[in-house]
Amino acid sequence: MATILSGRQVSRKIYQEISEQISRFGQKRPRLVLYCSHPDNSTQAYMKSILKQGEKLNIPVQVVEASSQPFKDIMRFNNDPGISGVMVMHPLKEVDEDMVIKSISPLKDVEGRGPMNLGGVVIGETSYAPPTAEAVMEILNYYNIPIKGKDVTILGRSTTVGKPLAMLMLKKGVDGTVTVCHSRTKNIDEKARAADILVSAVGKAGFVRKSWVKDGAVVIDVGINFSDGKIVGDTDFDEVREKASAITPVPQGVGLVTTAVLFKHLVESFKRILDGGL
Ligand SMILES: NC(=O)C1=CN([C@@H]2O[C@H](COP(=O)(O)OP(=O)(O)OC[C@H]3O[C@@H](n4cnc5c(N)ncnc54)[C@H](OP(=O)(O)O)[C@@H]3O)[C@@H](O)[C@H]2O)C=CC1
Ligand SMILES: Nc1nc(=O)c2c([nH]1)NC[C@@H]1CN(c3ccc(C(=O)N[C@@H](CCC(=O)O)C(=O)O)cc3)C=[N+]21
Repeated sequence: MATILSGRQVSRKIYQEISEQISRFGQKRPRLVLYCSHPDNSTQAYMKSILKQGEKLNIPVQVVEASSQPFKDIMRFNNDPGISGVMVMHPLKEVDEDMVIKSISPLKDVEGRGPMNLGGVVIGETSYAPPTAEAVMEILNYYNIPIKGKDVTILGRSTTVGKPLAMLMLKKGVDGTVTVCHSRTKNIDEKARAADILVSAVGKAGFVRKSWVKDGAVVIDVGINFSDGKIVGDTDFDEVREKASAITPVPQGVGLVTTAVLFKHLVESFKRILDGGL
């Protein structure tokens, strides 16, 4: 039976560090903008988590619906020194998401989705990596799960999860051997079964079943899906946990850590803008 890799303790550790930083800011606070257009269920759940956490940390979070002129919206955020972070909620329906992301100032791109920050992730330098990808690394690190020389299979190739996570796993010194799968991948079950560490970020409940998991594998479930009004991941949790050596739950798993990493980036951005001026 697998060990449950709860995200709770990992996120608590990150929030402690954030609180220490914030206590040095006096009355000053970073402000975060969540930019959205017709958010789906999982995006709404994330926004709710961020708003709740913002209240706990006494950090203002502002939800802005995309107007008919999205570039003007983003320029306004870029030029406002009171705003430390801009997050474009994915998927951004009816608006060209890639173009909008490119126009965020790299300093305020706390999700590391623009070309500057993503480029940094490819080179292997410290910059804002997408929080979900970073959260997966934080969890493995916290629970001392080795990656060096391991076969890692990632299901999903989005810019917020699969692709950047592949880069973080490949980084020299981390040294995973990575396979990234997507909707056109052939024999995906075989690729999943080959993994020592299997990460699923597809967005389909029950996608990863027991027969896809190697005995003793570590399973990281990034998926956030809704089934009968409840939040579930991509894995058939009760079945998979019999085969895996360790598994993240949903909820209380990667999602909690993602939110914590996002606030960590926001606080870093605030410090950079204070130090460097804008
Ligand atoms: N826990 C957390 O912190 C976070 C959770 N999420 C959740 O993770 C999931 C994925 O999110 P995100 O990456 O944004 O989603 P996207 O929809 O952007 O990407 C989904 C990926 O899954 C692939 N995929 C879809 N269907 C299949 C299939 N049948 N077989 C193989 N691959 C498939 C897609 O392939 P293709 O590219 O070919 O279309 C795509 O690469 C969602 O449930 C989301 O809510 C997301 C971010 C953070
Ligand atoms: N630009 C962008 N970046 C994202 O990272 C992103 C996104 N868009 N769009 C939607 C998906 C989904 N997602 C979630 C993350 C955490 C929880 C979360 O906090 N879940 C809690 C439970 C929350 C609850 O109980 O409501 C948990 O996992 O324990 C939910 C959903 C991020 N995503």
